[in-house]
Amino acid sequence: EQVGLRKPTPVQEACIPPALQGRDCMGCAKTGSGKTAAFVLPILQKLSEDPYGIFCLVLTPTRELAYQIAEQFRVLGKPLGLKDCIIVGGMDMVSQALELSRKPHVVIATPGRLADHLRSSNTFSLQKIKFLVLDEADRLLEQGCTDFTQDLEVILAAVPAGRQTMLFSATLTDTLNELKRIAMNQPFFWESTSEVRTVEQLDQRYLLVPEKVKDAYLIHLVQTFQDEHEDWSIIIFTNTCKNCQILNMMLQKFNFPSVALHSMMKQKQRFAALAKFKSSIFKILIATDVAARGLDIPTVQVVINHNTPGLPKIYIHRVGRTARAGRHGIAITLVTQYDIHLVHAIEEQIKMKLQEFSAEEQAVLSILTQVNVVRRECEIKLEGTDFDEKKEINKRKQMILEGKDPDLEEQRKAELAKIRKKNAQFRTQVRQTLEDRRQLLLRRKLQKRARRRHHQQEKPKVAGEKGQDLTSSQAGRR
Ligand SMILES: Nc1ncnc2c1ncn2[C@@H]1O[C@H](COP(=O)(O)OP(=O)(O)OP(=O)(O)O)[C@@H](O)[C@H]1O
Repeated sequence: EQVGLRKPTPVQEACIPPALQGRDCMGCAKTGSGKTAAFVLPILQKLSEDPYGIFCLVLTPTRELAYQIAEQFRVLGKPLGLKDCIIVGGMDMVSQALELSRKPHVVIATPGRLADHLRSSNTFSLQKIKFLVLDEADRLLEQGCTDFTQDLEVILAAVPAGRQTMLFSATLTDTLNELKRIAMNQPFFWESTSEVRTVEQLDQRYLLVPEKVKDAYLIHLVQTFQDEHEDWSIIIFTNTCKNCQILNMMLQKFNFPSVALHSMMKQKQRFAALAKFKSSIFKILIATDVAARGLDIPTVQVVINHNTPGLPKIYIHRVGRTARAGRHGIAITLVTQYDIHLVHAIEEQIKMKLQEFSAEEQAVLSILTQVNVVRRECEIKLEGTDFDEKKEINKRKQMILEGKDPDLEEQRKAELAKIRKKNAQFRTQVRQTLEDRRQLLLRRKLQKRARRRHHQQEKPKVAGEKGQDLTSSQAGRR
């Protein structure tokens, strides 16, 4: 009541009772439907009955999400004097180790950093935890650009088999079999019954645009929202860190209050950017998929997909950053001629059609040259910084963390590329030879046929009408 939660949402109503009975729980509910409180509340209830540390471990794929979940634990666990600890990458490891050794009730972590602690220190133990939560569980199990599976193995080996496991996401179903292996204690599976996989209050649109005019459309859309709405805030999703950086520079050149969020930023910058956006100091957040899942910012009314997501699942999470907890929102996806099949795949998954968004083409064309010039300027400015170099360094750091030698890996990559090139050349040669042979055979066949025809024409005709008829009908059959 103090925090204004008066009626449980369907996922809370369905999952809290079995969780309190001690059963493992898998909850698949739409974005913004209160999945976090669905695991935080029963855990706090059980903790209040038998408080000790470390009682619960929550794993989540991004650092920002870890802080957000910790905040929910703090708010709802305040009356219990809850002690929590956040273990994520990009932050000081020594102070984290110290915090872990003080036995907090709840540890909220990203898998990579927690596994690092488990590998390198013996000042804490997860052997007595009662609850293990995997938030965005499908993301933790899939092998995306960040692969958590090895770290998860380390963590699962460190927690007791008798713990209670809770798995949540808006997109659980395609990883269900793997999840069942993690939640084995009379697992209770709940999925919202609605066929459409996105929330009703979300207006989902697409805008078919030529690739080269995409940025101009984006600027036009943002301008329109700024002109038409007093209190507005937008998340723009794009596909790469570099694009994210460039778009942010572009929007700032056009005097829009924007901040970027991507994995090539320092962790402190990431938190600062998010804090500025959350407090509405900056109205526009440009992000990569690092912000696609879980972030709960009630003021977001608009999501713009600058690129069409390659996977329907990513689309569901991205557009789920608006229209949360019963609010309304709009999502506009910029679709180029090359992405139409992706939209069809999305529509098939979410079980509804996106509606076309109409934009004023003339207004877009009038800013096109200016937008393209600004993009080029921003690209040149970024090339002048060490952005690409940093990316390379980050890649090398990651390899070292994975126990690989970056130089050796590069050598291997170069060799692999050479082999691939050779193979491709060989394949082209084989294809060419086969084609030549096919052509040759065809030519021979045609020549043979021509010769035969010629031969038949030369044949002395049988006297009389009958012979003539026979020859012409044979020719016709042939
Ligand atoms: N019972 C409730 N009544 C009203 N609001 C609620 C209730 N439970 C949670 N909320 C609010 O709903 C919002 C969304 O909740 P939450 O972030 O847990 O969604 P989610 O289902 O985890 O979404 P996602 O799939 O995007 O991670 C939060 O701001 C939360 O405070």
